Amino acid sequence: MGRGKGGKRGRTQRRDFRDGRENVWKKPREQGDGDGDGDGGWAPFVVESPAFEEYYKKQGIVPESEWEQFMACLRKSLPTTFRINGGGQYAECIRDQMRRDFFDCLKDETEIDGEVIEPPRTLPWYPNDLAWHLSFSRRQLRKASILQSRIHEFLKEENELGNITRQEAVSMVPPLFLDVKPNHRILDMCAAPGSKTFQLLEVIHKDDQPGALSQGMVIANDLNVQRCHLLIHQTKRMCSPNILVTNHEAQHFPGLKKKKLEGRSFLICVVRDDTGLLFDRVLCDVPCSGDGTMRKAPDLWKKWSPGMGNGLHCLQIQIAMRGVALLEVGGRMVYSTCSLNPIEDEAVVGEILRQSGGCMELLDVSSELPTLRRRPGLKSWKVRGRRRWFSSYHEDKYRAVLPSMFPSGKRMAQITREREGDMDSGNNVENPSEEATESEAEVSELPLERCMRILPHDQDTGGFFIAAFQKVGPYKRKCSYESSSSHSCCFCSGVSNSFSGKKSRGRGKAPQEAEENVDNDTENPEAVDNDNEPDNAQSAELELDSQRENRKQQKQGPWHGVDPVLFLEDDQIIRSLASYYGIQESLPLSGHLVVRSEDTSRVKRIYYVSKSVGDVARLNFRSGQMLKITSAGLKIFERHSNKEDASACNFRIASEGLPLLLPHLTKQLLYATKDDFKLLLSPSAVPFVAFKDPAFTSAMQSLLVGCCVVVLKDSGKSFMTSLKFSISLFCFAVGTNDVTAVGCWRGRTNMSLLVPRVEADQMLKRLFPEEVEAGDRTSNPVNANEDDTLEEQKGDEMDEHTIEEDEGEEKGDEKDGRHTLEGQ
Ligand SMILES: C[S@@+](CC[C@H](N)C(=O)[O-])C[C@H]1O[C@@H](n2cnc3c(N)ncnc32)[C@H](O)[C@@H]1O
Repeated sequence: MGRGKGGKRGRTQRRDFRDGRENVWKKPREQGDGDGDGDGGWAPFVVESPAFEEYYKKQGIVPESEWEQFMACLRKSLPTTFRINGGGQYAECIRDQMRRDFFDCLKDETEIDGEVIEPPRTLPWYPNDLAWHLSFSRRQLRKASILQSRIHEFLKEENELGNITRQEAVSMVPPLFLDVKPNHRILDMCAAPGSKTFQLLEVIHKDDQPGALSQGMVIANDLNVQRCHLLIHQTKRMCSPNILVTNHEAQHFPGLKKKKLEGRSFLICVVRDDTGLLFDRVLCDVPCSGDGTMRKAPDLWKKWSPGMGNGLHCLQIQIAMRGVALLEVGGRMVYSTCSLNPIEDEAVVGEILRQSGGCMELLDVSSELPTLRRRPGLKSWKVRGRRRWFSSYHEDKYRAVLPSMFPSGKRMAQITREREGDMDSGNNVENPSEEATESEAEVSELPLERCMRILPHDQDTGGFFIAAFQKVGPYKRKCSYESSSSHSCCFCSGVSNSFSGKKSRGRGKAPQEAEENVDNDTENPEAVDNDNEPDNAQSAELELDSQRENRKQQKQGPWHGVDPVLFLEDDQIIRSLASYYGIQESLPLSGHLVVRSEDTSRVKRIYYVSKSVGDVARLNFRSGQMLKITSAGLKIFERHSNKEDASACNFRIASEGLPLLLPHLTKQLLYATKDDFKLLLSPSAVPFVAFKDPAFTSAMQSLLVGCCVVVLKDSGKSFMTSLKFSISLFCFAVGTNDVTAVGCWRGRTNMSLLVPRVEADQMLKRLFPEEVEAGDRTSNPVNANEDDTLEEQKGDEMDEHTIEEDEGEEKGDEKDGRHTLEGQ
């Protein structure tokens, strides 16, 4: 966790992070508020789009009587919503304290600048009142000093400390319909930046008992490597050994079917290796045009075109069908988009049902989350080509749009047969008159009303679409309703090339089956290369172009340039860790410690993986290392050469690994009073003689020279009585006992902290607010009022993490230890 690791690479990555991630607390300079106040000297966004209005009026997603209300809501900026992280008593205590300390004083409506502001409220459909809605816009926050000083600061700090996650209300919904249980294996196919992954991990760990590990697991995947690192940073706050982050095209996510056995002892595997890797739950939160997010991304008004959705339709089907293949029979899959467009929503759901040939059932979840307002999915919609509308595939004589976009979703072969039939009967639908007569609108026979569309004006949110499926039988690639059509499952990817305005000769990749490891380069006779009406939206084009580029690299096979995940089998290291820290057998080490370098003498970091993640890593080896693993489990130890005692353990405890390790430690452990703990948090190393409690000093002197852990005495009890005292990144929940502890270095004559200065400062502020407030505020970035300061820090943390994860063992830096021991 060292910072200031500088170097060229660090700077570049820092910039990449800033560019790539959502800045949730700060208004980008080039943007207005979206609330039309135009402050800061920047012109407000134009929140008009005739194309958008024409499109959605025609689609009938909103009753005519509500149109004005819908549009007015879309033009307003989005309220602030957030979730309290974690579950159980810890999160509930934060909630109650937050209510008491911050929101009770705002129980009544407030008036700012003549505008009536609703008091903060919980989101009624989110379990245990753990999600909140604040109606203040940024402008209002700035103008109202009480809100500014209390709520805004509070949210910034809690977000920074990892206690809350700012998340759009509607984005919290899909994991709630996934019905996750703690023992589930879950695949989050398009996971970055990771807010939903975080929710999934919370459920996985919801019933964790002190010292016991959950059996579940989340594989969080994203195509974009930068966003994968953002995902790692987000989920690191959960301190979970049950997560694996991978970097694949979701539509080609490897099935890990055993390929060949390798002669290594740890390859004896009990995972379901006949079927490869299957999941109990799959979340398909696919890339989409995102027009449901216009309230927070008002630049979309200007860019919007129907082509954005049309261009992503195929990719969305492919990703979802890969999800179907990877789902266990009996398992649940949720498909979601933040788009209102039926082409990305109901049309994709319809195609999933058709392609899965009866193995997927669209669930009626109307009784789940009854207080969430939603609208039933559409049964009928129209398709917009570049030049005209189509009510039915009959009208599409140039094959300018895809059959799967229509409610009937008829296959090309069916269409051809029907057209031939029409020709034979003299009813010539191919009559090349310019204006095709408008057919009757198609109505889907599928139960698409079971899908859910959340409209912004229903509960002051963004727009969202969700469909929940259950797998009721094995997936066979051929669609039962039209098994004669060999290409029926895979024509999309070839066609999508025509949407990006590039010529393609109809070769497309089918979504893989779980049984396969190798991509199926399926001949696609019906892929259309049609220059007549290429509906090509720029954004979709870029998306597909970048994915094609990526696909070139995504040849299946062992990943080169990515360090493998290897089990640490060096008994000497394992024994030395266990004996130095007195790690009890309740935390098994063998088979749970992984490294990213084959040369154990050069191992810099050791990660802890749950049994479930370990099983996947073993299966990955058996199948020829198909998975491109960006991060596995939880960093638990870091190399730290002990110059004072060469025979001692060469690994210190990583701060994120401490919550996992602490309940099992019996050695190198100390308990400090509040006064001594405060002393320990000071910027420089503390001589033994400076500590006040003689028992603490003597216990300290009896420790071996090297890494140790200092626990704040009675920190569990104090949690219940004071929020300020207890909410902290370092104050983690172990069942119902919340403990404050830090990693330290016991030198020959002094003790120093093994956490970065900025984190120590945050902790000081949490534990001793009165003293810190009286001290130098400017030296403590948590107190700084400038958003920039916080963003700077956050960026650095991410940057640091990237280097660790990205550079692998060979390039891991020795400076890390020295830097964090700056006081020594
Ligand atoms: C809607 S966002 C996901 C949001 C995320 N589920 C969350 O809650 O934080 C879509 C994500 O899909 C990723 N993506 C785009 N194409 C992909 C593909 N072919 N395979 C996997 N991920 C993809 C993007 O990088 C982006 O991070």
